[in-house]
Amino acid sequence: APAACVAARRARALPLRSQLLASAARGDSAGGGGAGGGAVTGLLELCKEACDELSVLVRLVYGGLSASEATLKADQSVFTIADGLVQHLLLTALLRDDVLGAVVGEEDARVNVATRPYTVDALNVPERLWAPIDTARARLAQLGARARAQHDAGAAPLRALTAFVDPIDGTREFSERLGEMCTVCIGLAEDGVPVGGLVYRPLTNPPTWAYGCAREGVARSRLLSRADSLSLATCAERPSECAPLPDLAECGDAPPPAGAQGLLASRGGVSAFVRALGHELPATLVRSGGAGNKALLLLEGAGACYIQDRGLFRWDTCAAQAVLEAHGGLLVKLSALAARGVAESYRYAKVDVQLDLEPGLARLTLHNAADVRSVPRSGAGNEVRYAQRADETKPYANVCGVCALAPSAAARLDEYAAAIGRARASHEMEIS
Ligand SMILES: O=P(O)(O)O[C@H]1[C@H](O)[C@@H](O)[C@H](OP(=O)(O)O)[C@@H](OP(=O)(O)O)[C@H]1O
Ligand SMILES: [Mg+2]
Repeated sequence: APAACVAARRARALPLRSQLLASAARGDSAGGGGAGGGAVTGLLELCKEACDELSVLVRLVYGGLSASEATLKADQSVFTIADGLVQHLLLTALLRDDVLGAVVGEEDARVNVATRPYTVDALNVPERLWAPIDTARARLAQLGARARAQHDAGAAPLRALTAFVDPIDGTREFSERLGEMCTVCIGLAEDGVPVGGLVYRPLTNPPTWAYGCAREGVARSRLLSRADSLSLATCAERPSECAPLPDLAECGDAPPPAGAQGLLASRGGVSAFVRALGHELPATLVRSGGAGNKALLLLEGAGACYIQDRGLFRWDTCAAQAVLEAHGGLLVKLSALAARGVAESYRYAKVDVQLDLEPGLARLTLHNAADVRSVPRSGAGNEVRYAQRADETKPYANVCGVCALAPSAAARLDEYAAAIGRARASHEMEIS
């Protein structure tokens, strides 16, 4: 049903959609400013060009994706050859750790695109992709050479940067034919702080993206109109392929007043706390896939706030945070906002052990636990176990939850903190 829904929506919506996109495409940077830039911006420009190139390949993979090109990872999340190929091409050609200080990627697949037949772990890459992979690799190598030239000239202090890469954020959506919700996320951190980022949707037509570096005064984007953004955000929530745009009020018995701003949340489970927050703000609940996509939805006005109390990783949020901050928004730990009303960032560094554990706060899950044997079996009396030590969680799990605000809402951080406080007074946050 979701695939049919999206196909039908595309067929109906294309004329208006392409008009809007064409008008957005006429001016890159439509949603942002900043003519200047420095070392970080220079690298982000190369990353954006790399994504332009990779989007061709991603589109080809997506167009013909078959079950034999995907598998499940140990934590039962989906992995496709697109995840492996995009990360491999980015890390071997452009974001090399002999140019940057360090690189952290979501995937650890073994990718062979040197000798045909090409493979990603045990998955065979279909022959129709071999030549496009070669093309992408050659183009990214040229971009990599430009990055290295910047580095060698000493003009660009790239060694200070750690890149966090999510090659396909929203792999579930990729595999469920909701590819417009997928993003390539490239975040750049320095001294643990996200300083630059690119969030890029390769499967909207044309691709949509935002990048920025606050300290270099750069915030550029090509985004969807608010109407198209809302349509994209909620397409999976439509009850049938013929339904009109859905009623976005999902807050239960008493829908928030007209004009209430959107609260972006997961397509997966939404906790009672998140629903209660919708009532407290008040806000309409807008459920959509992917952390990177939700950062772009905030910039597009589909929502004012994004709450996630479970299951993200640093590669999901590094780019999103930098991009939001460059555009005047923010992304912070939900826990610190809830407990102390303060905006506190996760620390982004290449590490072996979690840097941000708050003992007793995060539930151990198959997703975040360093050792899945520490996770209570589901159904076993609904037992919940909370992480007490940093080494009980995966190093890059965001175990403090996430709250992000659109540029238009950032000045109202206090109001959001107060509403979060009221919501958690009645419903426990389910941070994991
Ligand atoms: O696809 P990867 O790279 O693993 O990234 C995650 C996203 O960043 C999360 O935002 C997803 O949760 P939601 O899409 O439900 O917000 C999460 O979705 P899931 O828990 O439904 O699989 C993942 O898509
Ligand atoms: Mg992700």
